[in-house]
Amino acid sequence: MTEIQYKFHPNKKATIITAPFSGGQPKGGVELGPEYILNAGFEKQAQALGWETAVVHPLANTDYESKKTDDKDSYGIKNTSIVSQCCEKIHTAVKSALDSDSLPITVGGDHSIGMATVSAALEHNPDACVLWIDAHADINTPKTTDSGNLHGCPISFVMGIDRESFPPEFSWVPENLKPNKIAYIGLRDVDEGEKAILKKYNIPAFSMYHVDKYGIGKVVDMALDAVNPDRKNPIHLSYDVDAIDPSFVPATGTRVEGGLSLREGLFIAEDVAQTGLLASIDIVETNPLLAETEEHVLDTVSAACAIGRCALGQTLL
Ligand SMILES: NC(=[NH2+])NCCC[C@H](N)C(=O)O
Ligand SMILES: [Mn+2]
Ligand SMILES: [Mn+2]
Repeated sequence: MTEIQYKFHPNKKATIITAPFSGGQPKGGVELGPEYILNAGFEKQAQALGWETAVVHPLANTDYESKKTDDKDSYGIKNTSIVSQCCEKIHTAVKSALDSDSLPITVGGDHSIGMATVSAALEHNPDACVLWIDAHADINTPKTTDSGNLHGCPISFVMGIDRESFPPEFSWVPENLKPNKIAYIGLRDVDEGEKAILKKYNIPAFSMYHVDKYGIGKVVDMALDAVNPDRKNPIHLSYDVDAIDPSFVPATGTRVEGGLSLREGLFIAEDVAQTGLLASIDIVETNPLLAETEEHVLDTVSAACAIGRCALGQTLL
């Protein structure tokens, strides 16, 4: 295979942005994701694929983890203040990477940071589209969420859905994502309120049913046809590792049976890379503390690294 030309990153510079944060959901351990992924050698792996890398830690010297609570506020959500502060820092880091022509690879941490990365990608280039790879739609609003966990809400903030239900802490979030600019792949655990939102806004969503019916190759084509029909706009790939079946990726906080095979999961990243349009990526929800065995940790961290490598151009031949 010939080497991929990255249209939006021709100089092949990448910035690994660590987001060691767990405040978007109640379980401890997901804040260790970036450390495990870096210790597994991810930066060197990126370099071996020809990328010039930097690593930045926008949450250094913060103490959000110790401020985490399990109580809902008057808006029905948890940890509003720390999620907002964390996301604002990640947002700034993603923008400054993009401004210096470097591809941001935000490594979580939980998926609440999607509000930061997606909105930054769209601020940088309003034509950008989003592929959200996940078992979950993460489009609850403070009004619809049952759990009150903000990792289930990032998309609604960036789309400005149920605006009146947002606490003022999130008023910094640019509402710059249009419903026809995001497509989902891998869905299989979508809340009733979220289903209503997906329907109302006609958001392209490919569940595991579609993956089984059409095959993953066709599903990625259909998702891109929906959000990037001329294949000319930048792609933000937001990858929640729980999209992949828990038999391959066990160490994550909201496991749902019946997911993507590891190959299907990696194919998505490979195929996005093949478009040459990848502009930014998130790899989130690796929680090493939820593993039952050492092997579970290894499987999950290896899969997270592999997603990153595939997106950065690793090919099988
Ligand atoms: N990023 C994730 N793993 N999100 C899981 C969200 C689960 C559920 N829909 C909720 O709102 O709480
Ligand atoms: Mn998920
Ligand atoms: Mn998610």
